[in-house]
Amino acid sequence: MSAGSEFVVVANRLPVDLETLPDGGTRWKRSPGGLVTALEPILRGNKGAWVGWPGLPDVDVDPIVEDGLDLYPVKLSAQEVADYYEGFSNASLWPLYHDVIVKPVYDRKWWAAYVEVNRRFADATAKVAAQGATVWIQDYQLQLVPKMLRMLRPDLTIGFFLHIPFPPVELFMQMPWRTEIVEGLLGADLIGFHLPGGAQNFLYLARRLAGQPTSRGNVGVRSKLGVVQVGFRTVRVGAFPISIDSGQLDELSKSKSIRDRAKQIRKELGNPTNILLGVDRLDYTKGIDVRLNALRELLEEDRVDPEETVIVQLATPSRERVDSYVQMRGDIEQQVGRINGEYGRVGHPVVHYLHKPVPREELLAFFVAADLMLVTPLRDGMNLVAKEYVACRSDLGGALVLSEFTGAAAELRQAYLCNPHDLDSVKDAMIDALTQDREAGRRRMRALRRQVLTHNVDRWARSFLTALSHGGVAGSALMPDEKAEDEKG
Ligand SMILES: Nc1nc2c(ncn2[C@@H]2O[C@H](COP(=O)(O)OP(=O)(O)O)[C@@H](O)[C@H]2O)c(=O)[nH]1
Ligand SMILES: O=P(O)(O)OC[C@H]1O[C@H](O[C@H]2O[C@H](CO)[C@@H](O)[C@H](O)[C@H]2O)[C@H](O)[C@@H](O)[C@@H]1O
Repeated sequence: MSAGSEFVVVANRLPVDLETLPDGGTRWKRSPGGLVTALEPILRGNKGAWVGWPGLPDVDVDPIVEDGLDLYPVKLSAQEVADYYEGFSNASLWPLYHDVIVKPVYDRKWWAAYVEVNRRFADATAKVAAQGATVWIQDYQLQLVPKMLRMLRPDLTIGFFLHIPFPPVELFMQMPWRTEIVEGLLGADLIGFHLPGGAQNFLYLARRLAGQPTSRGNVGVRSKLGVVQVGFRTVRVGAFPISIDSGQLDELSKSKSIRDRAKQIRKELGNPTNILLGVDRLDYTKGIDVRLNALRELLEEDRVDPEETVIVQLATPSRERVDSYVQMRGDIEQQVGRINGEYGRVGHPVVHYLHKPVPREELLAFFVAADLMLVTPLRDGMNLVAKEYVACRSDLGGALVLSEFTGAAAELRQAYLCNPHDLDSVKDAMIDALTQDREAGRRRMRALRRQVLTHNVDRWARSFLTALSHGGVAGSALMPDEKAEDEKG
């Protein structure tokens, strides 16, 4: 092996999935989800390495060098996928960190697998990172890796970013292994969250559970970092809202092929006045049920005309062996059937529902075609779909209904914001958006686009990595180039 990689991303998934073909062979396929969408271009630009799981159990895959991006697969057994990924990550941590929308399950066997797999990721990373390299660990599946890796390789600069919300103390205290998790994260030099609220929650828990002194002032956005003193080490804590490659989406969505496909989609849907759109992993946090209920009530109340309105719900399959996901799929498909049964006609359903991923270009054409984008999660770390829709609307058309409980709502203030726990609020936001004055709608979209186009994924990564490389700054750090922005609020 060479001297190792100078920049290493560590994430549960590799940016490609190994998938089994009907003939028993395997092939690489792009992984779903916002994390991959966000990080891949940055890594390729930096000739980095990525340590992650290839997406299938029990497969031995050699490291891959692909377009200047080295991929180091971490092998997981079928039992580990069940216990570490489906179990502890997605049936304990995921619901706990998303406001216990479903009840988290705590299982000692799952925790043991989580510790074991985190150790394997730490070992793999320690082997590929060059002396003094920068390592950026991603997300809730790997919260113990910062401490484990620091013990193996004290020479490394270690960053950690959490892509999902970090919960309030009252909820986090449920976690039987709460102190281990906080101490695991404190192995990093910089811990990033999407929002200042998550950073504040963490600072409080670092004091309470790990007994470490912390700063007490407010954390800002890309500025005013919080500080935890861990012995002689200073761990910094900040808010770095993630974004998308907005310039690229803006360009792509203007292409003739996507514009044409958008027109064709409208025609295929029967040229309705209003195309409503939802795009999500099929996850109970996303509030797919909320928007379907809101639409059903609006149809019931004659506030929406089924002859003029269709909704397209693209639902990517996700975590299909976790109980709560199986149950939710059944519930949503029942809702779809009920709306179509009551308000559709033969050859003219109101809800067009797909439970499969669609190709990227097709997705962009749907964004361009949709008059109303419905993003209604009960809780979401960021929600990149909301930003993607805005980036695709260079025509200044369309409108975005956005849940206040997404990270994106902190930035996309000109969306039609709603409370997904209050169905009337969702219905009113939908009606306001559907009946908006054309000029007012264009003004809103222009403002949304200004935000999304000036805050892209590159800026996210740069702001995090700049803060990470400014290690050793004692006390609350304020990065000079972000100071003015922070003061504007
Ligand atoms: N190509 C494709 N991308 C999808 C599909 N469904 C969702 N995505 C992408 O997956 C990402 C979802 O990110 P986000 O909204 O932050 O939610 P997350 O699923 O919780 O990470 C976005 O980049 C979407 O465009 C699909 O059917 N096809
Ligand atoms: O890997 P999966 O279990 O298939 O799940 C896909 C990803 O979902 C989560 O995405 C989060 O990250 C997005 C980007 O920061 C953010 O916009 C969204 O709100 C989050 O839900 C998860 O955090 C990733 O680790 C998963 O890979």
